Amino acid sequence: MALNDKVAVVTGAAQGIGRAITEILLQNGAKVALLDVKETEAKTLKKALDKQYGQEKSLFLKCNVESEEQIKAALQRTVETFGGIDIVCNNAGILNEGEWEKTVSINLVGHIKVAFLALQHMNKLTGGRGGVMVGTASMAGLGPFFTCPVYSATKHGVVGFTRSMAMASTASGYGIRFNAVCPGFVQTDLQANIPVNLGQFSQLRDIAKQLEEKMGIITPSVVAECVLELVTDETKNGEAILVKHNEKTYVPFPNPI
Ligand SMILES: NC(=O)C1=CN([C@@H]2O[C@H](COP(=O)(O)OP(=O)(O)OC[C@H]3O[C@@H](n4cnc5c(N)ncnc54)[C@H](O)[C@@H]3O)[C@@H](O)[C@H]2O)C=CC1
Ligand SMILES: CCCCC/C=C\C=C\C(=O)C/C=C\C/C=C\CCCC(=O)O
Repeated sequence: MALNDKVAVVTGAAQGIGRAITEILLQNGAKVALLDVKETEAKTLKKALDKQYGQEKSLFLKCNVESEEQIKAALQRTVETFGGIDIVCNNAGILNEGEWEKTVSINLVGHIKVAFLALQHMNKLTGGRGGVMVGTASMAGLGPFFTCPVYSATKHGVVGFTRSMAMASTASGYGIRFNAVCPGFVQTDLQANIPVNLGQFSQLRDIAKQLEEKMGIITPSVVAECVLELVTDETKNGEAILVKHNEKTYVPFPNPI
Protein backbone atom coordinates (compact mmCIF):
# COMPACT_ATOMS: atom_id res chain seq x y z
CA MET A 1 0.00 0.00 0.00
CA ALA A 2 1.57 3.28 -1.10
CA LEU A 3 1.13 6.04 1.48
CA ASN A 4 0.94 9.08 -0.79
CA ASP A 5 -1.98 11.13 0.49
CA LYS A 6 -3.30 8.34 2.70
CA VAL A 7 -4.70 9.69 5.97
CA ALA A 8 -3.36 8.38 9.28
CA VAL A 9 -4.43 8.89 12.88
CA VAL A 10 -1.72 8.34 15.51
CA THR A 11 -2.60 8.30 19.23
CA GLY A 12 0.08 9.23 21.76
CA ALA A 13 1.81 11.06 18.91
CA ALA A 14 3.50 13.87 20.87
CA GLN A 15 6.62 11.95 21.84
CA GLY A 16 8.40 8.59 22.00
CA ILE A 17 7.19 5.78 19.75
CA GLY A 18 4.11 7.74 18.57
CA ARG A 19 6.30 10.60 17.41
CA ALA A 20 8.58 8.22 15.49
CA ILE A 21 5.52 6.60 13.86
CA THR A 22 4.19 10.05 12.90
CA GLU A 23 7.52 11.00 11.34
CA ILE A 24 7.91 7.82 9.31
CA LEU A 25 4.34 8.10 7.96
CA LEU A 26 4.93 11.73 6.93
CA GLN A 27 8.28 10.80 5.33
CA ASN A 28 6.39 8.26 3.24
CA GLY A 29 3.78 10.73 2.01
CA ALA A 30 0.84 10.23 4.40
CA LYS A 31 -1.13 13.00 6.07
CA VAL A 32 -1.21 12.57 9.82
CA ALA A 33 -3.58 13.58 12.63
CA LEU A 34 -1.62 13.64 15.87
CA LEU A 35 -3.80 12.85 18.91
CA ASP A 36 -2.41 13.33 22.40
CA VAL A 37 -3.17 14.79 25.83
CA LYS A 38 0.18 16.64 25.92
CA GLU A 39 -0.61 19.94 24.24
CA THR A 40 2.72 21.73 24.69
CA GLU A 41 4.86 18.83 23.42
CA ALA A 42 2.50 18.17 20.51
CA LYS A 43 2.41 21.82 19.43
CA THR A 44 6.21 22.03 19.48
CA LEU A 45 6.39 18.87 17.39
CA LYS A 46 3.73 20.15 14.98
CA LYS A 47 5.79 23.32 14.35
CA ALA A 48 8.84 21.23 13.49
CA LEU A 49 6.78 18.97 11.22
CA ASP A 50 5.24 22.00 9.46
CA LYS A 51 8.73 23.26 8.55
CA GLN A 52 9.76 19.91 7.15
CA TYR A 53 6.59 18.66 5.43
CA GLY A 54 4.28 21.70 5.11
CA GLN A 55 1.50 22.63 7.53
CA GLU A 56 -1.27 21.03 5.44
CA LYS A 57 0.26 17.58 6.00
CA SER A 58 -0.52 17.26 9.70
CA LEU A 59 -3.04 18.24 12.32
CA PHE A 60 -2.79 18.22 16.12
CA LEU A 61 -5.94 17.33 18.03
CA LYS A 62 -5.97 17.29 21.82
CA CYS A 63 -7.58 13.98 22.71
CA ASN A 64 -7.66 11.72 25.75
CA VAL A 65 -8.27 8.17 24.56
CA GLU A 66 -10.24 7.50 27.75
CA SER A 67 -12.96 9.84 26.45
CA GLU A 68 -15.34 8.54 23.80
CA GLU A 69 -16.53 12.10 23.20
CA GLN A 70 -13.01 13.41 22.56
CA ILE A 71 -12.12 10.50 20.27
CA LYS A 72 -15.33 10.99 18.25
CA ALA A 73 -14.60 14.71 17.87
CA ALA A 74 -10.97 14.11 16.87
CA LEU A 75 -11.89 11.50 14.24
CA GLN A 76 -14.62 13.76 12.86
CA ARG A 77 -12.15 16.68 12.56
CA THR A 78 -9.67 14.38 10.82
CA VAL A 79 -12.29 13.33 8.26
CA GLU A 80 -13.44 16.95 7.71
CA THR A 81 -9.84 18.13 7.24
CA PHE A 82 -8.32 15.29 5.22
CA GLY A 83 -11.38 13.60 3.66
CA GLY A 84 -11.31 10.20 5.38
CA ILE A 85 -9.18 7.82 7.46
CA ASP A 86 -7.04 4.99 6.03
CA ILE A 87 -4.60 4.20 8.83
CA VAL A 88 -4.91 4.13 12.63
CA CYS A 89 -1.83 3.70 14.81
CA ASN A 90 -3.38 2.93 18.17
CA ASN A 91 -0.31 3.69 20.25
CA ALA A 92 -1.13 5.78 23.37
CA GLY A 93 -0.22 3.99 26.55
CA ILE A 94 1.15 4.29 30.07
CA LEU A 95 2.87 1.99 32.55
CA ASN A 96 1.76 2.67 36.11
CA GLU A 97 1.23 -0.32 38.40
CA GLY A 98 0.36 2.08 41.26
CA GLU A 99 -2.51 3.54 39.23
CA TRP A 100 -3.43 0.20 37.72
CA GLU A 101 -7.05 1.04 36.88
CA LYS A 102 -5.87 4.01 34.82
CA THR A 103 -3.42 1.72 33.05
CA VAL A 104 -6.29 -0.60 32.07
CA SER A 105 -8.47 2.39 31.15
CA ILE A 106 -5.90 3.89 28.74
CA ASN A 107 -4.02 0.85 27.42
CA LEU A 108 -6.94 -1.50 26.86
CA VAL A 109 -10.33 0.25 27.18
CA GLY A 110 -9.03 3.38 25.40
CA HIS A 111 -7.38 1.24 22.73
CA ILE A 112 -10.66 -0.55 22.01
CA LYS A 113 -12.63 2.73 22.04
CA VAL A 114 -10.32 4.23 19.40
CA ALA A 115 -10.53 1.10 17.24
CA PHE A 116 -14.34 0.82 17.39
CA LEU A 117 -14.91 4.54 16.73
CA ALA A 118 -12.40 4.57 13.85
CA LEU A 119 -14.06 1.46 12.42
CA GLN A 120 -17.24 3.49 11.89
CA HIS A 121 -15.32 5.75 9.48
CA MET A 122 -13.17 3.08 7.81
CA ASN A 123 -15.45 0.04 7.43
CA LYS A 124 -16.16 -0.67 3.74
CA LEU A 125 -19.56 -2.10 4.74
CA THR A 126 -20.64 1.32 6.03
CA GLY A 127 -19.19 3.50 3.25
CA GLY A 128 -15.57 3.74 4.47
CA ARG A 129 -12.45 3.17 2.34
CA GLY A 130 -11.04 0.28 4.38
CA GLY A 131 -7.41 0.45 5.50
CA VAL A 132 -5.27 -0.76 8.36
CA MET A 133 -5.00 -0.43 12.15
CA VAL A 134 -1.72 -1.11 13.95
CA GLY A 135 -1.68 -1.39 17.74
CA THR A 136 1.39 -0.79 19.87
CA ALA A 137 1.39 -3.77 22.22
CA SER A 138 4.62 -4.96 23.86
CA MET A 139 6.77 -8.03 24.37
CA ALA A 140 4.95 -8.02 27.70
CA GLY A 141 1.82 -8.78 25.67
CA LEU A 142 3.30 -12.09 24.50
CA GLY A 143 4.55 -13.45 27.80
CA PRO A 144 4.47 -12.60 31.51
CA PHE A 145 6.41 -9.63 32.86
CA PHE A 146 6.89 -9.81 36.61
CA THR A 147 7.45 -6.10 37.39
CA CYS A 148 4.21 -4.99 35.77
CA PRO A 149 1.42 -7.60 35.79
CA VAL A 150 -1.37 -5.12 35.03
CA TYR A 151 0.56 -3.50 32.17
CA SER A 152 1.33 -7.00 30.86
CA ALA A 153 -2.38 -7.92 31.08
CA THR A 154 -3.37 -4.85 29.04
CA LYS A 155 -0.82 -5.69 26.36
CA HIS A 156 -1.98 -9.33 26.18
CA GLY A 157 -5.43 -7.76 25.71
CA VAL A 158 -4.19 -5.61 22.83
CA VAL A 159 -2.65 -8.64 21.08
CA GLY A 160 -5.82 -10.72 21.57
CA PHE A 161 -8.07 -7.88 20.45
CA THR A 162 -5.95 -7.17 17.37
CA ARG A 163 -5.83 -10.77 16.19
CA SER A 164 -9.53 -11.35 16.88
CA MET A 165 -10.46 -8.16 15.02
CA ALA A 166 -8.29 -9.27 12.09
CA MET A 167 -10.35 -12.44 11.83
CA ALA A 168 -13.66 -10.61 12.38
CA SER A 169 -12.70 -8.18 9.61
CA THR A 170 -11.82 -10.92 7.14
CA ALA A 171 -14.97 -12.89 7.95
CA SER A 172 -17.23 -9.82 7.70
CA GLY A 173 -15.60 -7.89 4.84
CA TYR A 174 -14.65 -4.67 6.66
CA GLY A 175 -11.68 -4.23 4.30
CA ILE A 176 -9.46 -3.37 7.27
CA ARG A 177 -6.30 -5.18 8.35
CA PHE A 178 -5.41 -5.34 12.06
CA ASN A 179 -1.78 -5.82 13.17
CA ALA A 180 0.31 -5.29 16.30
CA VAL A 181 3.89 -4.40 17.08
CA CYS A 182 5.38 -5.91 20.25
CA PRO A 183 8.57 -4.07 21.24
CA GLY A 184 11.01 -5.01 23.98
CA PHE A 185 12.63 -2.13 25.88
CA VAL A 186 12.49 1.21 24.03
CA GLN A 187 14.24 4.43 24.99
CA THR A 188 11.33 6.77 25.83
CA ASP A 189 9.86 8.72 28.76
CA LEU A 190 7.70 5.72 29.67
CA GLN A 191 10.84 3.67 30.20
CA ALA A 192 12.71 6.50 31.97
CA ASN A 193 9.83 6.94 34.45
CA ILE A 194 9.77 3.25 35.46
CA PRO A 195 11.45 3.85 38.86
CA VAL A 196 8.38 5.71 40.19
CA ASN A 197 5.71 3.66 38.40
CA LEU A 198 6.11 0.07 39.54
CA GLY A 199 3.88 0.42 42.65
CA GLN A 200 3.81 -2.72 44.81
CA PHE A 201 6.30 -4.44 42.45
CA SER A 202 9.08 -1.86 42.81
CA GLN A 203 11.25 -4.30 44.80
CA LEU A 204 11.60 -6.32 41.57
CA ARG A 205 13.05 -3.43 39.58
CA ASP A 206 16.70 -4.52 39.90
CA ILE A 207 15.92 -7.92 38.34
CA ALA A 208 14.04 -6.18 35.52
CA LYS A 209 16.96 -3.79 35.04
CA GLN A 210 19.26 -6.81 34.61
CA LEU A 211 16.87 -8.22 32.02
CA GLU A 212 16.88 -4.88 30.22
CA GLU A 213 20.71 -4.77 30.23
CA LYS A 214 20.84 -8.32 28.86
CA MET A 215 18.16 -7.76 26.22
CA GLY A 216 19.29 -4.28 25.17
CA ILE A 217 17.24 -1.18 24.47
CA ILE A 218 16.14 0.06 21.06
CA THR A 219 15.19 3.50 19.72
CA PRO A 220 11.61 4.47 18.80
CA SER A 221 12.57 4.63 15.11
CA VAL A 222 13.27 0.87 15.06
CA VAL A 223 9.69 0.29 16.25
CA ALA A 224 8.38 2.79 13.68
CA GLU A 225 10.06 0.80 10.85
CA CYS A 226 8.06 -2.27 11.94
CA VAL A 227 4.84 -0.23 12.07
CA LEU A 228 5.54 1.02 8.54
CA GLU A 229 5.90 -2.58 7.36
CA LEU A 230 2.62 -3.57 9.03
CA VAL A 231 0.88 -0.58 7.43
CA THR A 232 2.23 -0.98 3.90
CA ASP A 233 2.43 -4.76 3.42
CA GLU A 234 -1.08 -5.71 2.38
CA THR A 235 -0.41 -9.42 2.97
CA LYS A 236 -0.17 -8.77 6.72
CA ASN A 237 -3.36 -9.18 8.75
CA GLY A 238 -3.43 -10.51 12.33
CA GLU A 239 0.37 -10.18 12.32
CA ALA A 240 2.34 -9.45 15.49
CA ILE A 241 5.97 -8.38 15.11
CA LEU A 242 8.19 -8.81 18.14
CA VAL A 243 11.04 -6.32 17.93
CA LYS A 244 13.99 -6.12 20.29
CA HIS A 245 17.70 -5.47 20.05
CA ASN A 246 19.05 -7.06 16.83
CA GLU A 247 15.95 -9.19 16.43
CA LYS A 248 12.65 -9.04 14.56
CA THR A 249 10.30 -12.02 14.81
CA TYR A 250 6.91 -12.68 13.24
CA VAL A 251 4.95 -14.29 16.07
CA PRO A 252 2.88 -17.27 14.91
CA PHE A 253 -0.57 -17.86 16.31
CA PRO A 254 -3.00 -20.73 16.11
CA ASN A 255 -5.88 -20.15 13.71
CA PRO A 256 -8.88 -21.80 15.35
CA ILE A 257 -10.87 -22.13 12.13
N1 LIG B 1 9.01 2.38 26.02
C1 LIG B 1 8.95 1.06 26.00
O1 LIG B 1 9.90 0.37 26.45
C2 LIG B 1 7.79 0.36 25.37
C3 LIG B 1 6.61 1.02 25.11
N2 LIG B 1 5.57 0.33 24.55
C4 LIG B 1 4.30 0.99 24.27
O2 LIG B 1 4.50 2.02 23.34
C5 LIG B 1 3.46 2.99 23.44
C6 LIG B 1 4.06 4.37 23.47
O3 LIG B 1 4.84 4.50 24.64
P1 LIG B 1 6.20 5.31 24.71
O4 LIG B 1 6.44 6.05 23.47
O5 LIG B 1 7.23 4.40 25.22
O6 LIG B 1 5.84 6.28 25.91
P2 LIG B 1 5.82 7.88 26.05
O7 LIG B 1 5.39 8.11 27.45
O8 LIG B 1 7.07 8.47 25.57
O9 LIG B 1 4.66 8.32 25.05
C7 LIG B 1 3.33 7.99 25.28
C8 LIG B 1 2.46 9.08 24.68
O10 LIG B 1 1.09 8.70 24.91
C9 LIG B 1 0.39 9.83 25.38
N3 LIG B 1 -0.75 9.43 26.19
C10 LIG B 1 -0.74 8.85 27.41
N4 LIG B 1 -1.97 8.71 27.87
C11 LIG B 1 -2.80 9.18 26.92
C12 LIG B 1 -4.21 9.31 26.80
N5 LIG B 1 -5.01 8.95 27.81
N6 LIG B 1 -4.72 9.82 25.67
C13 LIG B 1 -3.92 10.24 24.66
N7 LIG B 1 -2.59 10.17 24.73
C14 LIG B 1 -2.03 9.64 25.84
C15 LIG B 1 1.42 10.60 26.19
O11 LIG B 1 1.03 11.95 26.41
C16 LIG B 1 2.65 10.44 25.36
O12 LIG B 1 2.77 11.45 24.39
C17 LIG B 1 2.68 2.61 24.72
O13 LIG B 1 1.51 1.95 24.36
C18 LIG B 1 3.64 1.68 25.43
O14 LIG B 1 2.97 0.78 26.27
C19 LIG B 1 5.67 -0.99 24.22
C20 LIG B 1 6.81 -1.67 24.47
C21 LIG B 1 7.96 -1.06 25.06
C1 LIG C 1 8.16 -12.14 28.06
C2 LIG C 1 9.18 -11.21 28.64
C3 LIG C 1 8.64 -9.83 28.77
C4 LIG C 1 9.73 -8.85 28.63
C5 LIG C 1 9.13 -7.49 28.33
C6 LIG C 1 10.14 -6.64 27.72
C7 LIG C 1 9.97 -5.35 27.49
C8 LIG C 1 8.76 -4.62 27.71
C9 LIG C 1 8.81 -3.29 27.78
C10 LIG C 1 7.63 -2.50 27.99
O1 LIG C 1 6.59 -2.75 27.38
C11 LIG C 1 7.63 -1.39 28.92
C12 LIG C 1 8.93 -0.77 29.32
C13 LIG C 1 9.57 -1.05 30.47
C14 LIG C 1 9.28 -2.22 31.30
C15 LIG C 1 9.27 -2.06 32.78
C16 LIG C 1 10.25 -2.26 33.64
C17 LIG C 1 11.65 -2.32 33.28
C18 LIG C 1 12.49 -2.02 34.46
C19 LIG C 1 13.89 -1.75 34.06
C20 LIG C 1 14.24 -0.32 34.30
O2 LIG C 1 14.22 0.13 35.42
O3 LIG C 1 14.58 0.38 33.33
